[in-house]
Amino acid sequence: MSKPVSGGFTKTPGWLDWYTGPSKPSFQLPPGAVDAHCHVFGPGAQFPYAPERKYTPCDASKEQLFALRDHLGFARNVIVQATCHGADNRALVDACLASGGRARGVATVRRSVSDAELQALHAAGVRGVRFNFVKRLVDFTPKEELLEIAQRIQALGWHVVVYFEAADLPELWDFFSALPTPVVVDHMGRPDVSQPVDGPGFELFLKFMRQHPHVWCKVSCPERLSLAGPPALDGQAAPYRDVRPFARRVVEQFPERVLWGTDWPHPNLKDHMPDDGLLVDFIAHIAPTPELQRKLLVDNPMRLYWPDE
Ligand SMILES: O=C(O)/C=C(\CC(=O)C(=O)O)C(=O)O
Repeated sequence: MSKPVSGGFTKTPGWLDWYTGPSKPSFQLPPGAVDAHCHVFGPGAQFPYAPERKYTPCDASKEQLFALRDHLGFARNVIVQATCHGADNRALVDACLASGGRARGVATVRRSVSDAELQALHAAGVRGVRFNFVKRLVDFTPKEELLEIAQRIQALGWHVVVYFEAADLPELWDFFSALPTPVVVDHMGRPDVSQPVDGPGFELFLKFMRQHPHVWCKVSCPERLSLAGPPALDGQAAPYRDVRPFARRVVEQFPERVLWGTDWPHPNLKDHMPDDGLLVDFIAHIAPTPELQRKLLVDNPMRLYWPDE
């Protein structure tokens, strides 16, 4: 049965609901592991979806996120503002506050945000802002506005999370280079995994990371990037083989600057919805040693989101 969307909203046709009843991962997460990319959606009746959104998801509440965290064996979450909530961070803030310190947030703010609002976000656990450049998800925001926001949040010790398509990296390169904070790239900058891992496309991204020590990378979302599958469903325990070499290369070359997240509840997927337990099993293939796993899942996210613990 289709999952609900409350508050009188209608879910975008064709987009799948998140997977109910995920398996227990066979990969053993290290103690203190952080799911560093996930979302909460609504519920729409309590936290309405933004008028400017490009899609309407099914509801995915904080209680459901925390249940998944416990089921998979994560200790903490980093909840990232998705575009369906625009710059209204209330659902995100509510989830962070309810987490008892076990969730941090990455918000979306406009240039008009006040200092008091930024302070309130910080008190709730927000430690970054997200700039989204994926054209199917957002309307264009001028770069000088984004730079102004970055300069203001720098004072709070926050960072900038960026989401873009690989083809847009050359145009965004100078802007990212000039950002005064750490820059965290979502989903490896969305490489075309039909191309060789040592081909010019991905090499450009690796060069970008090599040249910019302030750039971090989420080696996340194989389910979005994979062209070959098989999907993490129905007990298929070795999913997304075509994405593995890309993620593994980033983990091995930049072990101190990588993060991993489930991306639950996986907005905008039409093809299949992964079993999050099997998605966790993917980690063993991209971070093959206990040391790499500890950096990816514990040390790095703790340094960025809970530096005092
Ligand atoms: O969940 C993600 O990270 C990826 C998304 C959605 C998104 O980023 C958003 O709506 O803000 C996507 O590729 O559609």
